[in-house]
Amino acid sequence: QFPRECVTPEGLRSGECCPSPSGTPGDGCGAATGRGQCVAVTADSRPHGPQYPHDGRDDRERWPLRFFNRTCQCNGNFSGYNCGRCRHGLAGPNCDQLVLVVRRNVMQLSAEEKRAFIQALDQAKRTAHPDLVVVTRRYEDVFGPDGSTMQFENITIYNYFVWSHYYSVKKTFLGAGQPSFGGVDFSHEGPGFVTWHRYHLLQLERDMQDMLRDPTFALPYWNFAIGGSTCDICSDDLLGARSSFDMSSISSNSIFSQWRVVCESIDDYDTLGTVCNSTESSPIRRNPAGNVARPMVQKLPEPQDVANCLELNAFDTPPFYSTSSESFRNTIEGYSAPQGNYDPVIRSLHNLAHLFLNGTGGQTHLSPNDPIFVLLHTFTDAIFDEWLRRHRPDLSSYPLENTPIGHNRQFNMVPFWPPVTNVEMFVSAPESLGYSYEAEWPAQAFTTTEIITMAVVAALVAVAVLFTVTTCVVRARAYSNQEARQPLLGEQYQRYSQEHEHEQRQDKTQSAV
Ligand SMILES: O=C(O)c1cc2cc(O)c(O)cc2[nH]1
Repeated sequence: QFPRECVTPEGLRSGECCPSPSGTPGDGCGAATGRGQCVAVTADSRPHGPQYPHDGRDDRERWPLRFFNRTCQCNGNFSGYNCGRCRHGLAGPNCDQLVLVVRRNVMQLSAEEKRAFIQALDQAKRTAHPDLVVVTRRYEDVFGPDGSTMQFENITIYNYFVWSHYYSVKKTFLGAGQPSFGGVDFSHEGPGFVTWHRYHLLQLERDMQDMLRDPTFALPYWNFAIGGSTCDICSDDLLGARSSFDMSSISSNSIFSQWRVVCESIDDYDTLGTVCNSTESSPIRRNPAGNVARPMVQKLPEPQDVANCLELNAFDTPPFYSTSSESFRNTIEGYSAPQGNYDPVIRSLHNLAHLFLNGTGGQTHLSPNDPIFVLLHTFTDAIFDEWLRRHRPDLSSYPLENTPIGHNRQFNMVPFWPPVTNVEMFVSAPESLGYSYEAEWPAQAFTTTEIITMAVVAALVAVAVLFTVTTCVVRARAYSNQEARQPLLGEQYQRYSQEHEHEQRQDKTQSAV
């Protein structure tokens, strides 16, 4: 959300958030060293789709203009809220050294690498975010009851990751006593699903690199497309086994049994018009494959589902929503069948993996509280990156307007700061964002039409071969019959001609006599 130094009453009233990387007054955005300058925020004003009919009622519209209208614009390879750091994929004092971190399959990490990753997550759950604070009220209440008690809170690195997801999916408050509007989602059910979650992960990865002072730290992924009803990463050396005492709890041998969730009280937020804060409440709930009421979500996606969705050519299709058909985005998100056809009863791929977890990880306002979320989304992002590699789409493949609110190509993603648009994440990760995936992708199985075509071709070839062989055999037989008869005929002919010659010679002799 916002840098701590910007959320003072004066800062918010001025609408300007241009801190200095050196802390020197007058050096906003590191202007003195040529790093950047303070400029007006650009916020997309193209029309959004018809799903959201409450324009003007939500702080997240035309993000982040309700809070700030001036921000740092960084030069060249510099980046960050004060231009004090490098763009993703670059490092060094001048941000001119290329860096590439490799995200790997969590199951293929060594025991020591697994331990270090779990330990790093736990440290992120306990370490205050060094720069950012979160808002705990709507803008109209943000100056507090006395007009100067700012309604922002410190939050830990991991809880910020959870909070930002909650803030992007929360309902629109329409007033006390009125039901909040739930048909709004700034990070799901639209083309921004893949770009939003990509940036969400990048931010966590960067925060953890800083926390660990290890620029090579990379988030691993969970290949959830393994079919069956076993959560293979739910073991105590990874994300926590099932408790022996409670089907929906995590084993006490796992550090995650001690984690407590944030953003649980959505009914309170939605009726009081407040916003989730940094308060932790209940333990994580998880019961993989245990949703007896929905047998369809008791099994993980199949490898073939990934192969099928990677074949889809269109990034997204009208209405750019959870009802889109033949859309790669709606298919990887999991509202369409893996082959791309939209079916309201289907849950596949990413959605299916969430629902399979059957607990904290299956509810949008809470799901990142279960750290499986991180690994589930790195895998989803790996599929997105593989799709970009295979299809090499033009930026214009990402819809410019009429997508659900928040999802237009140039819309700043909510609630990130400094402003970052969807299209900035619609790029190849190894080429532009400084990370890559070590992954193997399942081969495409043949479609029914392809199988029928191949069977017909095979049958035609077989007929042709049979015909050729038969013809050859018949000819060979005929030839060998001919060969067999010819010496007889020849002999006969020879004998006949010799006899005939002999007779003729005798005739001649007799007539001479
Ligand atoms: O019901 C769904 O399809 C569903 C649940 C769920 C939870 C979550 O955190 C998501 O990010 C997506 C999602 N979809």
